[in-house]
Amino acid sequence: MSLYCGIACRRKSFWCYRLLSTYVAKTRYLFELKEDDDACKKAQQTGAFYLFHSLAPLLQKSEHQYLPPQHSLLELERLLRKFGQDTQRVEDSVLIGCSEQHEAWFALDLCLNSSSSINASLQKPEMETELKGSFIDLRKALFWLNVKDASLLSTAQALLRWHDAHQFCSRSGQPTKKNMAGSKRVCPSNKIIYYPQMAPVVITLVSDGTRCLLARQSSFPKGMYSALAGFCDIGESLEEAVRREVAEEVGLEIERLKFSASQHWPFPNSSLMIACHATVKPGQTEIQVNVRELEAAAWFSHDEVITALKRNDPYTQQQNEAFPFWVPPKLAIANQLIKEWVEKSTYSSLPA
Ligand SMILES: NC(=O)C1=CN([C@@H]2O[C@H](COP(=O)(O)OP(=O)(O)OC[C@H]3O[C@@H](n4cnc5c(N)ncnc54)[C@H](O)[C@@H]3O)[C@@H](O)[C@H]2O)C=CC1
Ligand SMILES: [Mg+2]
Repeated sequence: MSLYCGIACRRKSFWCYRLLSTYVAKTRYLFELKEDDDACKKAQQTGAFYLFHSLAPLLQKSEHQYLPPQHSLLELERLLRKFGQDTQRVEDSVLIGCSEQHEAWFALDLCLNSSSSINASLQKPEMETELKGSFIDLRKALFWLNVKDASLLSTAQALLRWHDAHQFCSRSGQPTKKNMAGSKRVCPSNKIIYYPQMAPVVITLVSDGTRCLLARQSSFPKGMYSALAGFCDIGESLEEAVRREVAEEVGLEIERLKFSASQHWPFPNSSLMIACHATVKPGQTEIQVNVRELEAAAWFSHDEVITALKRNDPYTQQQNEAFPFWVPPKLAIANQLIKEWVEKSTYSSLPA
């Protein structure tokens, strides 16, 4: 295809965006920015930046919702100077997406990777005042953000965290260098390329036909129960991982399994959550909790689950001494699994 895009965008390009559907043009544009440092640097000039501090996104409260503000490159450079940081820090930013009009979106953490001699963490309150917002822990923010912003900020946090944790080559010990978009890091001495990684995790809502099985780890917020989750082991298929995790954590054997959906989950490191529904063998419902993994597990009725789904924002509710039974927020795939189970009433119709 032509090297120059021509009328549509008047810039050098790998292909003619005019001939592509909006979605395909967007994915091709992002691909180009990941591959071509110069194109990515150019995109920063007209792009928008989302700001983080120690992996907490900057949010502004407007009416009844929280929104992540966008900053232009010029605004960002002004802010960096004001915060005593080098404007070169823009190069620490990572590409996280773009609009349909090809406005590229980037994320920058004002505290991590800081080469400035000033301890940026000391400046957080001053930064928040200047930025007219607050840096809010992403786990909490997920209760208040819309789906689009939550997904964008989750990607941004995961990528920023990955870069922060992969500054050095594990073979040579030398500092690695990120490409402009942040889609990889390269060791200058041996040319090894490191790509951001996600760990596959299976999450399964087990049902006995009338009840569903939910569990909690001691690290969960008080009162919260979720579906059974676990990292896939090397060499396992998804089916084997689900079967093993359910047996390992609650001592039950699953009979039927049905894939539901998947989700990127940024906590504590990037995971690809693969969500399934499963049923147990008839009459074999006695839970044996593996206390090394779980604090508690129990069968819950439809009515109990419906009540739990209605409890919004337990971070506010927990001020009233007792912690009622609640489930992960609507943006977590566990919530989606639980809702599906409630809506379908029973998964006895699962294929054998
Ligand atoms: N988005 C959602 O709806 C939900 C997401 N999750 C996520 O699922 C993930 C896995 O759930 P868990 O029950 O904690 O897993 P798990 O049942 O596999 O237990 C965690 C343990 O597995 C071991 N492990 C094996 N591979 C690991 C890896 N790649 N990274 C870290 N630990 C590894 C460690 O010893 C760790 O302590 C958690 O990170 C959690 O954030 C859990 C529930 C709901
Ligand atoms: Mg687990």
